[in-house]
Amino acid sequence: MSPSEPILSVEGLTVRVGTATLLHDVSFDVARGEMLCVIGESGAGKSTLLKAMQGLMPADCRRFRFAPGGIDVSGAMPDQIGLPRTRWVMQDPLAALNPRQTLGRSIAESLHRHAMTAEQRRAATLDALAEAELSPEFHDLLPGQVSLGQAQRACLARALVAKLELIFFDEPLSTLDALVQKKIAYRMDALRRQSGAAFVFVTHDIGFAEAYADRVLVLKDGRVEASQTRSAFFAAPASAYARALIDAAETLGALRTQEAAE
Ligand SMILES: Nc1ncnc2c1ncn2[C@@H]1O[C@H](COP(=O)(O)OP(=O)(O)OP(=O)(O)O)[C@@H](O)[C@H]1O
Repeated sequence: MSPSEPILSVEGLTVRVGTATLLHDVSFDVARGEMLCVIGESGAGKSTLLKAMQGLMPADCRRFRFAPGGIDVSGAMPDQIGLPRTRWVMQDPLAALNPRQTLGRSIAESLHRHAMTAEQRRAATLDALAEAELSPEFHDLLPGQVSLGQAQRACLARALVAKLELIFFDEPLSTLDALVQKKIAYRMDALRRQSGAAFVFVTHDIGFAEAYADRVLVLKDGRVEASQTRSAFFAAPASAYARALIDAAETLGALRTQEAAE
């Protein structure tokens, strides 16, 4: 794969459970280093798409190409082990972290494939905490001893520390309050640019996509409604449904402003 080719290219992904088809012939590419936002209303198939990438759903795919540095698993859909050399940041950080393990230990585990001394591992873990704007004291705290926002920052540090090229996010900001959401979103974007990793980011938040996406993939009833660059999507969405999603977000924003004024 040349550097200009996508890190992940999925063509014709279909997921069936019993007689139900949850994803119909879904295709998308993720370019190296880009932020792909996957949006759509509840039940559209966003989590199913991520689960298929984790090997947790029975999926058929016409063409599947994934080739992060040094390995090439093109042709093989993820099995139960999931895509190698990727990381995941989930919605609920407390469910994602081992409650009996310090944040430092959870982050260090992400380095298990790296040949490092204990000191090097600790230094890399402290660097990752600092990148996620957590001070060294967080190294020895348990998930139950920190706020939700701090726990999600630790998950972000854990995903980034291994310096991999593709990270999946499943609504990682949705359990956090608005101010913390904003801060973490900004930090995440800065870290993405710095690390060069590509992010596949499932979100309900059109404002997030408008601020940070390079490309937008809209799903509806398990089908692709739009797959566009951010600027094309917001200037001329590919379908009436995609337009309605943007308009609904604007209406909600206006409602919020109106409420604040009252
Ligand atoms: N294991 C399953 N078996 C059968 N149907 C399923 C299964 N998992 C999900 N579904 C159905 O597939 C559809 C898509 O669900 P999915 O969770 O992917 O939506 P989503 O876009 O992530 O929604 P949300 O934003 O609410 O998380 C829904 O109608 C859901 O009920």
